[in-house]
Amino acid sequence: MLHAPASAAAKRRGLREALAGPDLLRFPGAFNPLSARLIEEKGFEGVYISGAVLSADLGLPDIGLTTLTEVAARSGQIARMTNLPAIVDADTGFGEPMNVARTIQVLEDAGLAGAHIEDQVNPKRCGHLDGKSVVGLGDAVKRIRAAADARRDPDFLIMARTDVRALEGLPAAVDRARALVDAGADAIFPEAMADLREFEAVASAVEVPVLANMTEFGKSELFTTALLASAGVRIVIYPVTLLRLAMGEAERGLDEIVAAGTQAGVVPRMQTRARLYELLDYAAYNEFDSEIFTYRP
Ligand SMILES: C[C@](O)(C(=O)O)[C@H](CC(=O)O)C(=O)O
Ligand SMILES: [Mg+2]
Repeated sequence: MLHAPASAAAKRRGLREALAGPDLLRFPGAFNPLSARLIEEKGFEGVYISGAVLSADLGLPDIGLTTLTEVAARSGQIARMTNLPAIVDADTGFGEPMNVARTIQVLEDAGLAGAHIEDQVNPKRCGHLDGKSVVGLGDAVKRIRAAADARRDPDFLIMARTDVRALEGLPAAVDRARALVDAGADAIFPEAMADLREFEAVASAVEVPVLANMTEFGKSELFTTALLASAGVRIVIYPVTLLRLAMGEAERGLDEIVAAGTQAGVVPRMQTRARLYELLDYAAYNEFDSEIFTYRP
């Protein structure tokens, strides 16, 4: 009730332990705190909080317009509603290395289990679009070193994302991944890999876990968890999947009202009131105060 019982420290520790184990960890992107509860209930290992979703939620494109305050507030709301570890997309870290340091501390305070910082130049863009630019290796390393030095909980996961593959090719991405690990990254997010072999090349080049971004309509094929695991990938994210599904249904529902003059035809596809209340743990609130739940179906 009110929040998930697991503490941030316990979630971070749990993530570290899971990463030390053999299994691939699956992190669907939660588009709000409620969807994080659904992800937990369905048995996933973690919750991802996407910058693309967070921007889209505000009606904005994913080009670095969101602020640290907005990202920390929303990701904190999501993290506190789940017992799963939540990893947030911290884009370029919101400024210079000192800003990156502050970003990490604010996200720690917000209860996140980890964050990724990327090497794009601002204004950044979706990693699967063309026309990106990245900062030089020296600046990318400074961001990660600042992030790693800033954290107070050693279990907070600092993930380095590199977007260099699309610009300079796989060997450059492998070299950069190695340098970012030396700078203190606990995990590597190689963005826009062309195929499974590329994931494999990065995973075998570094000692730390590698993440695969299975975003739809992007540059990477949508590989199964079995294939990703066989390539040595340790974490998979489905960053925008739930938002795309929900928005797809929202659009079809609105079309139905326009066409039929009622939403009755799409009611069978909806989450029911009872299921929503179950997910909210409405019953627990009722135990706290029996006057709250006055609805009878
Ligand atoms: C992972 C990502 O950074 C995100 O913000 O979710 C995006 C996803 C997307 O736009 O599809 C990305 O840059 O890949
Ligand atoms: Mg992003």
